[in-house]
Amino acid sequence: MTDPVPIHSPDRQPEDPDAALRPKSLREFVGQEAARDNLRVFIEAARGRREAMDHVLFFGPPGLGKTTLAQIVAKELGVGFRATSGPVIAKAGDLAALLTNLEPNDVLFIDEIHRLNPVVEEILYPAMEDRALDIIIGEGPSARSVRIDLPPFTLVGATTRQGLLTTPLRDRFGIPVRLVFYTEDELMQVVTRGAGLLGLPIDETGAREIARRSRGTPRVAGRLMRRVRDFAQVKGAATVSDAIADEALTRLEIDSLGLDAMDRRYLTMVATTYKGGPVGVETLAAGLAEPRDTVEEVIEPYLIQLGLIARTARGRCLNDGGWAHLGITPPGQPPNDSQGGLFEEEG
Ligand SMILES: Nc1ncnc2c1ncn2[C@@H]1O[C@H](COP(=O)(O)OP(=O)(O)OP(=O)(O)O)[C@@H](O)[C@H]1O
Ligand SMILES: [Mg+2]
Repeated sequence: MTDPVPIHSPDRQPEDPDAALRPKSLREFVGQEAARDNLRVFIEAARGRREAMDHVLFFGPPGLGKTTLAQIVAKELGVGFRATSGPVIAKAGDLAALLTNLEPNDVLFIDEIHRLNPVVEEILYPAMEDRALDIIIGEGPSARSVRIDLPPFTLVGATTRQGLLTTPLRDRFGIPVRLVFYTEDELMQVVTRGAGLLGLPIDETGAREIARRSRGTPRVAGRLMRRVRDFAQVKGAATVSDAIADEALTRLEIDSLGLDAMDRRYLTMVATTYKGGPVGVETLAAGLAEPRDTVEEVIEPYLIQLGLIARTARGRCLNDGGWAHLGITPPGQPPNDSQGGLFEEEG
């Protein structure tokens, strides 16, 4: 069974029926408590004043709920929602058309905002700051600049790479919101809620098992839930228990920490080929035959979160937990039988 896209990748995939599981209100949205609490205040204040809310930037790894929150913000503000994405806005005129068509106080959502064309980004600055567009009309000697006033609006940007945003763009967002990986308990709520929506009978042990192995990411939880559902159906299991979930996830090569085959290839490469590092990200990306972006945005953040690897100035290093998870003794250390039980593979 070779799947063209790894089942466990938090990346958005075309067949992902994300929409079905998407929470529609802040109340339904699980986790990200700090972000939610802040947003609730800003939304209420803007509503009370009947003004556009300040511009918001959501940043964090894929699948944590940036798009979902953008939609919720518009909904809770009670305003219209227009969505586009950085690479789609090719020319200044495209952005001008989007902005001039907004209703007052609408939300304009720009996904992958770090991929905006610099020319487009330049005209976004005055739009965000002064609600005005400066557009050049015509060419050559007859060219002239006109200023168009815009309706008040809220720009909601989303990015997996906050570091790639230019400083002037980043500074124009009044409300920067960092999304973090979800805890096991939060993911359990996500799984329980999702199972209800999918009509999947699941007990608490089953939900916990899926949550534990979802890489801290609701999108992954949703995807694993669907695969476990297929498995349970074929097996004729009435309810998903931890045993059913474990069997299904083990078949999908998702280990006890929720790492997939690619994560383990990464760890094994640092451990064996580079003796625990430090090794540069370019070298690792080449060795794994993955784009550097994928390594930095998708693979590494969760391994860092688990404390298995560290990013240092000289490159990536394997931490003790990484060695232990692989069940390999670091070079130069005596083999130690009494250690390593914590992350040992079952079975
Ligand atoms: N807090 C949450 N509770 C329940 N489900 C969630 C939550 N956050 C996200 N999801 C689900 O996870 C999936 C991915 O969420 P979303 O598309 O918002 O992620 P994203 O951060 O925009 O990812 P990307 O960076 O790839 O665009 C959706 O199916 C959504 O329903
Ligand atoms: Mg998104």
